[in-house]
Order: sequence, then C-alpha cells, then structure tokens
Amino acid sequence: MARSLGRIFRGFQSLGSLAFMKSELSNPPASVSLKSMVQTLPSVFSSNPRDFSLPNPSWGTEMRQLYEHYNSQCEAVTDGGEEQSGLWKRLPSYNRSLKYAAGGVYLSKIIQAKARLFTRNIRDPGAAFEYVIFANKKEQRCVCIFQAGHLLEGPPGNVHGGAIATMIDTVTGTHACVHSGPVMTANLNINYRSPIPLGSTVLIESSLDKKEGRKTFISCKVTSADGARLHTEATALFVSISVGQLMKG
Ligand SMILES: CCCCCCCC/C=C\CCCCCCCC(=O)SCCNC(=O)CCNC(=O)[C@H](O)C(C)(C)COP(=O)(O)OP(=O)(O)OC[C@H]1O[C@@H](n2cnc3c(N)ncnc32)[C@H](O)[C@@H]1OP(=O)(O)O
Repeated sequence: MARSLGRIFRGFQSLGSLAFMKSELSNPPASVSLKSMVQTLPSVFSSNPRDFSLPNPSWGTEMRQLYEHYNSQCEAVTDGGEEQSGLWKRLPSYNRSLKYAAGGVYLSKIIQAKARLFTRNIRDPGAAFEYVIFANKKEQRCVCIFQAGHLLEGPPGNVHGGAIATMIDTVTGTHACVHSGPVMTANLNINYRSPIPLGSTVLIESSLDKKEGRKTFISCKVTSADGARLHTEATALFVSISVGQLMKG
C-alpha cells in the first residue's frame, strides 16, 4: 500500500510538471527534485494508453480547424530534440489517468479495476464527449474544444445540462489540477444562457480568478465556436487535497 501511494504521488507530480506554479504542489517529498519529475514524465505513461485528445475521424470541420489553430501555437520538440516554445500546451487525456500516471497495475489493487474516466468511457468515436484541452501558461487560462455527440441529448436536439456541467467540471478541474496539483470540486455554479445544439462544436474557456491557501477559484464560459453566442457561464471552487485524502475517499 505504501509503495502504491508512492507511485500515485509520483503520478501527480508528473501532472504537476505541467503545473503553472510547480512550487505550489502540496508537500512534495524532499527526495524528489523538480528536475527528476520532468525527466520521468515520458516513462510514467508506460502502458501505451490511448490519448483521447488527438483528432479522430468523428471530428467535424470546426473541431479540426480549432484544434489546428491551437495546436499550431503549442510548444513542441523538433525531430532534432530541440524544444520550441509556444503559447499553448495540449493536455493529453486518458480513460484511466491515475492508473497510467502511476505506471500501470498498482492502482487497480486499490481502485476498482473496471473504473474509467466518465467522459472517456464511450467507445464509439463521436457519440458522446469529443474534446481536447489546451493550457496557456502565460495567461493562466485553458481552452477546451468540445464536440457534443448524439448520446448527450437532453431537451430534444440539444445537449443535456448535466453533460454541459460535466464538461465545465472537467475543464475547470483540469485547470485547477494543472495550477494547484490534486484538487476536488467543492462548489460549481452554472448559468445556462442558451441551448447547445447536439453535434455542434463549442469553446469552453476557463480562467484563474484567484488562489487563497488551499482554495483555487476558476471562472468559465461556453460559447459557440466563433465566440458569437454565449451558451453557459460558470464559477468553480476547488480545494487542494493530499493524495492520502484522495485515497480515503
Ligand atoms: C480529484 C482528483 C483529480 C485527479 C486528476 C487526474 C488527472 C486529470 C485527469 C482528468 C481530469 C478530469 C478532471 C475532473 C475533475 C473533476 C473533479 C470532481 O468532480 S471531484 C468530485 C466532486 N467533488 C467532491 O466529491 C468533493 C466532496 N467534498 C469534499 O471531499 C470536501 O468537502 C473537500 C475536499 C472539498 C473539502 O473538505 P476539507 O475537509 O479537505 O476542507 P474544508 O476545511 O472543508 O474546506 C477547505 C476550505 O474550502 C472552503 N470550502 C469547502 N467547501 C466549500 C464550498 N462548498 N463552498 C465554499 N467554500 C468551501 C472551506 O470553507 C475552507 O475555507 P477556509 O480555508 O476556511 O477559508
């Protein structure tokens, strides 16, 4: 168990290597330097998991164009191994983040082996949540391109409010994790302003409002892909937790 927790902690630390403010990770052990966290990043995703944030044939033209728009401004490593800076970073997305972050089998001993990330558990591409999140380090914001599939229907022809809330929680929660390390959603306030048509592609943009001790406050808006129509607005509070707290449930 102690060994498993150690691996989980290192998994979060590799998440934290994405963090805007690495120093704010809660109590990293003295033996693990920031440099070693960054060096171990490629190897922790050891089970060749599928990265759901990459384009697939179900993505429509709008989704692809927006993906290209942000991806072309991302930091990258050239074939020669040179690091190119960029405004944005694409965040990979797996259906068992903790398992892969922790290096494979160990977590399945303490977390249900069949557990899957809610937004990534429908196999039919395009049927439900198709999305990719980019983080902007300089401006402390994230943008998510979200294409809502036919299985997310609420009112006829439109996306279910719970599915919209799920995506807002996902984007703001990811933003908070990137900024502050492991967190739980403590509060989520949502105003639904106009329905989102099923099959459409929308932008979910989050920005950091403030951080006060363990509390990270994030705002979010959902608009049409061209930004002209406001669909949803939200504010969220995330509270930092220790890995021990996460495992206790
Ligand atoms: C989760 C890990 C993420 C893994 C990431 C993997 C990699 C990324 C992969 C994929 C990304 C997907 C991203 C999805 C993200 C989704 C996240 C969720 O949906 S989480 C599920 C729903 N949330 C719950 O089930 C919480 C249930 N609540 C609790 O467990 C506790 O209440 C908790 C942890 C939130 C706080 O409990 P305390 O005992 O640790 O702390 P106290 O003392 O109560 O609060 C600390 C401060 O926060 C304020 N606070 C707490 N709750 C508040 C509230 N509801 N409203 C206002 N303030 C509140 C308090 O007043 C206090 O403030 P003062 O320090 O005194 O100033």
